[in-house]
Amino acid sequence: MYIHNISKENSVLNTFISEIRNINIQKDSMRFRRNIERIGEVLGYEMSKSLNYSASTIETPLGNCNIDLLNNDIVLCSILRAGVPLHNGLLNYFDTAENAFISAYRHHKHNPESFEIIVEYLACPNLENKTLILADPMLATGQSMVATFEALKPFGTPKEVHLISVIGAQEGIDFVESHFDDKTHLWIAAIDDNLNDKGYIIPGLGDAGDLAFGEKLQQ
Ligand SMILES: O=P(O)(O)OC[C@H]1O[C@H](OP(=O)(O)OP(=O)(O)O)[C@H](O)[C@@H]1O
Ligand SMILES: O=c1cc[nH]c(=O)[nH]1
Ligand SMILES: [Mg+2]
Repeated sequence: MYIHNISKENSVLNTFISEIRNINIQKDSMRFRRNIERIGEVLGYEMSKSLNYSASTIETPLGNCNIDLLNNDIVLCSILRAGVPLHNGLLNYFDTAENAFISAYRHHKHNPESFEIIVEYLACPNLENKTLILADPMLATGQSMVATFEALKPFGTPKEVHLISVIGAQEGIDFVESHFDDKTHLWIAAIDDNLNDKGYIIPGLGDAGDLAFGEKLQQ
């Protein structure tokens, strides 16, 4: 897997990441969602450099201009719920992308430390030979990303797969790497060292879905 850790190089992206992590600033849910969206825009821009382009000629009022334009059939798939603002950020840049949505949540069967991933809602176009972008802001254990990709398999084999995430734990990235093809790309804004015993990224930012949309009752 090709891992592109975008915050390795200093940029304004650091400001957006610091704000979603900051215990005070993150309480403003509108700002939290907008920051996740802005990070989606930055990661989408970085990812766009690796896509296919073909020559095109544009007529301006004063002449013709040659320019290479994106030539990919993109399907943008995000994992509900925290994936929604990240999805919006990516869609801001990939105007003609088709879209897929899938739900994945942690079901705590016996105790807070043990859970399984339940995939329920799934709406997806044909993926055959398309460029699949699979987006989820938090890559903790990596189980949601892997379970989601499994559930998408009946919809066709993508030509290429790009995973987009905001914060990942190294353990989860290793898990994902062992389940995806070597040619898969991961575009990620920050990588943290640890997971706690509840599967939360440390230092991370807390619960991304709750910060974006409010607390939910445990099922
Ligand atoms: O890598 P994993 O260990 O699978 O964890 C990551 C998942 O956890 C979060 O969703 P959550 O289950 O909190 O649902 P939510 O988006 O509805 O809050 C996040 O958006 C991922 O989907
Ligand atoms: O740290 C984490 C792990 C899973 N989901 C989150 O929202 N945060
Ligand atoms: Mg989720």
